[in-house]
Amino acid sequence: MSSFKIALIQLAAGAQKAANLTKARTKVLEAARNGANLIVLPECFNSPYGTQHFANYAEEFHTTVAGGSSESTQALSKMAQDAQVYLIGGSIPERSREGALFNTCTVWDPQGTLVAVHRKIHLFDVNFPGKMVFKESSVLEAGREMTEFATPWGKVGLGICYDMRFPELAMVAARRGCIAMVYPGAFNTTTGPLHWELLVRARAVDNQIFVAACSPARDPEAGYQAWGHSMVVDPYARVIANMEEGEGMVYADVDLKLIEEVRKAVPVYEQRRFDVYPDVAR
Ligand SMILES: NC(=O)CC(=O)C(=O)O
Repeated sequence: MSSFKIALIQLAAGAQKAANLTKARTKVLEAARNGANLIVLPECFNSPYGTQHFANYAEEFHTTVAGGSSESTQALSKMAQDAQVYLIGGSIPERSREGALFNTCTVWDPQGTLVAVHRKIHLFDVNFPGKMVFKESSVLEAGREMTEFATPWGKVGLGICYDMRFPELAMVAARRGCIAMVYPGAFNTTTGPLHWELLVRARAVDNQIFVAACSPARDPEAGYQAWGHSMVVDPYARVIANMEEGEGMVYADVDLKLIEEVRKAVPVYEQRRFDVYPDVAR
């Protein structure tokens, strides 16, 4: 199968978890009716985003239980099954059995089975004096593993938001054969205009793969002002679908022939000089 349709759902999450889950379900079913095969929700789609919120919204779930074992994972499993799609469930605050908190993405197949779990590896600790300070590591633990999952179209790699800033993750995933990287991500009105599109396109051009980044919508009342601008970029680093900051959805046809085409035209995969920079060799 050489193409599929991806949908990014840009939602604003409010304080009510149940309402956030209902809204996500409505949009996932709508995207599926419109022909999407792989649907992506944003980072922290079931809760507001912020260090003060993670513990209140965190859920413990078992990664081996088909159908999900917590409120949000059960809802995600059912969404995927009812919509008959692959569903990348943005991220949710997770509490491990030992009590540690993680920012975690779950992925569901069309049978509603959990096929991947990615815990955000690089925590968002930044300091823009006078503008914004954020320290996810004050409450969250960092994930320790790269994550990819199989689809009928090829392997897809996962990262969450700040993970996008680390080219190594996408580079290794692409070298392992991933056709796309997907990042649920909540940049903000300080870092978004500076780096969001630049990073999405950079990960695509470096690796000659598709890259999709799915943001929460901006809620003017929220403590954290999400950047929005969810987008899909092709292996030439062309933006093939994008939106502004409000709630909505974008679709893109992912034509896998483009990967082969760009790799023939610009064969960097065969031209790398690991003899010159052995530090980054396989
Ligand atoms: N919220 C994040 O994890 C990352 C972010 O906003 C940024 O890198 O900028």
